[in-house]
Formats: sequence, structure tokens, C-alpha cells
Amino acid sequence: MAKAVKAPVARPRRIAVLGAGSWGTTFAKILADGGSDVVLWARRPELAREINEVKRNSDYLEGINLPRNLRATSRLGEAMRDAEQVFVSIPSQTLRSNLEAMIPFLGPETVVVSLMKGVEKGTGLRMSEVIAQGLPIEQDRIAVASGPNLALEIAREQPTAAVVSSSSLETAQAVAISATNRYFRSFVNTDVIGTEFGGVLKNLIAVAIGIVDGVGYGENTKASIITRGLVEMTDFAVAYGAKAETLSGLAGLGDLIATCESSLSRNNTAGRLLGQGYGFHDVVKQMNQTAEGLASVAPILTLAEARGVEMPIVRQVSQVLAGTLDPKDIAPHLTTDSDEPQGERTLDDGQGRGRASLWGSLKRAFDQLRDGGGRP
Ligand SMILES: NC(=O)C1=CN([C@@H]2O[C@H](COP(=O)(O)OP(=O)(O)OC[C@H]3O[C@@H](n4cnc5c(N)ncnc54)[C@H](O)[C@@H]3O)[C@@H](O)[C@H]2O)C=CC1
Ligand SMILES: O=C(CO)COP(=O)(O)O
Repeated sequence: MAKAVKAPVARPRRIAVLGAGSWGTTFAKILADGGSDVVLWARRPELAREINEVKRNSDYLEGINLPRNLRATSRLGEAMRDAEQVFVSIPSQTLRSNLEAMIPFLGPETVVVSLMKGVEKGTGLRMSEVIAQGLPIEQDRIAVASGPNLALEIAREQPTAAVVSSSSLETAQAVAISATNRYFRSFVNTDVIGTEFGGVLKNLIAVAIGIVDGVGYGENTKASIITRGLVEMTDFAVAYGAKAETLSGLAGLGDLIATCESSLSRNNTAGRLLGQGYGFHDVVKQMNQTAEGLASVAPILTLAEARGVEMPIVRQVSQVLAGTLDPKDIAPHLTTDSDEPQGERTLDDGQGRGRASLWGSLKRAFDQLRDGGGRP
């Protein structure tokens, strides 16, 4: 269960955020509004200049005023110099190629935090695993943060929460303290696998929801897909070592709801375009921001097959992307090869994977929110 952070450890004085897109810039604002001294790395010098001079990032966060204590630079070394925590928010498929350049600027105690919600094509590795392979740092200095976090809502200071996860609870707590302010609260857990996969898998279900939206189906279809999608997410993540309860928390169900409900979601938007009849390449062309789900579908299905996990909704998304399934045929009643009536698969379906019924999982999620997410 995710735990809320209570006792402050020392607040880090210097933090770097790498990637000045919508999430990197928003997260830099969260950290700066939490009191840290934050330097944001933007690849383009003109964007760094705009952030420094007028406290705006008009490419990604139109109309948002950035805090005065947030600075930007296009020089990686300047961003990372003396940073105790380095948050990474670039497209997942570009992470590995960026790691080598970071190595000279890592201190002996630097903590690296992934804000990304994808898996690497080809290897199927989670972002924290790619970081562990590419940087000379111990596992307990790697963390991930995930939750119902649509960037623009948070940039407008609408309150929400997230989970920070690390194999070291102490590391998770130190990061969560930095990433907590009056409109953003971070809880902690040590289930890195569940927290990370929650963020990856909800994107795929959000693409499916976008598709049915684009086709013009209504709330019943979407509710069916969200419900069964959560079961798929949980089965998959548990098969890879996650705790089922993580998937019913902020990084699973919470993010699933936010992403499936919102037209701000790029995965949802990409799905909607597919549902309206655009082909994969047209959709990619129209998206000027990162929709991680499009790249994660294939590696997730490969991982699912390797552990014998059924993911009928994700499989249908991949068929729509490949152009082999008409978007209007994506529907929960088609997600089986059998004509025989089947028992409903819920999180407590006797397969021994999920730990609770869907109701139980919803109740736990509400209890967590009511209690502030667990242990303060
Ligand atoms: N936008 C959101 O609401 C949220 C996004 N995320 C995750 O954050 C990650 C980043 O997403 P966004 O900031 O939304 O994407 P974005 O498309 O808004 O920005 C991506 C950033 O990465 C940079 N970039 C692109 N290619 C690069 C490369 N080869 N090397 C280095 N930098 C490169 C771009 O210049 C840009 O600054 C994704 O994994 C996404 O799933 C997570 C939570 C919320
Ligand atoms: O992860 C997100 C919300 O938590 C953002 O979702 P999108 O990447 O689909 O915009």
C-alpha cells in the first residue's frame, strides 16, 4: 500500500529536471513550488531562454506562469551540477541514448527518478531498469514517480497526488518530500514494478477508450473496457512481480481513471483519431507530444506472452494500430476467441493472481485516499 510522507528529511537544495516538455516543465514547477532550487534542462536554447526570461513554456504549457525559483538551461552539466535528485522526463524510447551524457555529472549520492510511462522497444525493459543498466548507480538510488497526473491540470495547480517508489523506502521518502507542495502530494511505496507498470499499462487502456470514443460508442462500452482493462493490467503486473494492491492505487486505478476520462490525455487522443479512421502514421504525424502507449503496445504483448498473461484489450489495440481490426470491432464482448459463455474475470477470479474483487480493489483505493494513502 502506498504510504503518505510525514517526517521531513532534509529538503534537497538542488534538483535537476531533464526534459522541458509538458511533464518535465510541470514537474519542475511542482518541485520549485515545494521550495527546492530547480534547474530544468531543455534541449533547445531558445526554450531555456523563454523559461528564464518570461517564465513561460509556450510550446508545451500555454498560459502557465512558471515560478521565479525555476531556472532553465540547455547545458546538461549546468542542470545536473550539485543536484541531489535528477528527475528524467523525456520520451521513453530516447532514454538509453541520453544516459551516457549524464554519467560525468552524477555525484556519489545522486538519486535518479524516472517520470516516464513507457517500456523500451526491443528489450521490454521498464525505465528504472534502463537507468540501472545505463548509469553506474546502485538500485537504491533509483526511484519512479507515477499517478493520475495530467500535466496541464497540475500546472494550473489543481490538486492531485502521486506515488514515489524505490527499492529503498528512504530514497522514496526523500524524493516524495521534494515532490510535495500545496497542490501535489506524493505517497511512497517500495513496489517499483507495480508503480511503473501501472503507468505504462493504463496508457494502453486509454488508447482503447479513445478508439471507442472516436467510433462513437458510449459509456457502457467505456466502463466495460476500463473494468476489464484493470484486470488485464493487474494480471500482467502481478505476473511480473508487482503487488496487486499497487494496481488498485494511484499509480494503477487512479491513473487509469484520469487518463481514460480526459481529452487532455495524448494516449486517449491518439486512440480517438484511430477510432475516427486515421491510420497509425497519420496519428503519429498529428501528435506533437509524446503518446507512450503507441510504442508500448508491442513490447507489452511480447512480455504478456512470455508469462502466459491474456491481454485481449491490448491485443485489439495492437490490431487497430496495425490496421487489421476495424476500430468499431473493438469491444469487450469480442475479446475472447470462444463462443462459450465464460465466467467474468475479475481481480478475484480464482486464477490466484489478483488478490481481491474489483469492488474490494475500488474500496481499498477509496480508503487509501480517505486515509491519505496509508502510512504518513
Ligand atoms: N504530460 C503528462 O501529462 C505526463 C507525462 N508523463 C510521462 O512523461 C514523459 C515525457 O512526456 P511529456 O513531457 O508529456 O512529453 P512531451 O512530448 O511534452 O515532451 C518531451 C520532451 O522530451 C524532449 N525530447 C524529445 N526527444 C528527445 C531526445 N531524443 N533526447 C532528449 N530529449 C528529448 C522534448 O524536447 C521535450 O522536451 C513520458 O514518458 C510521459 O508518459 C507522465 C505523467 C504525466
Ligand atoms: O500519464 C498521464 C496522466 O497521468 C498523461 O497521460 P498522456 O500521456 O496520455 O497524456
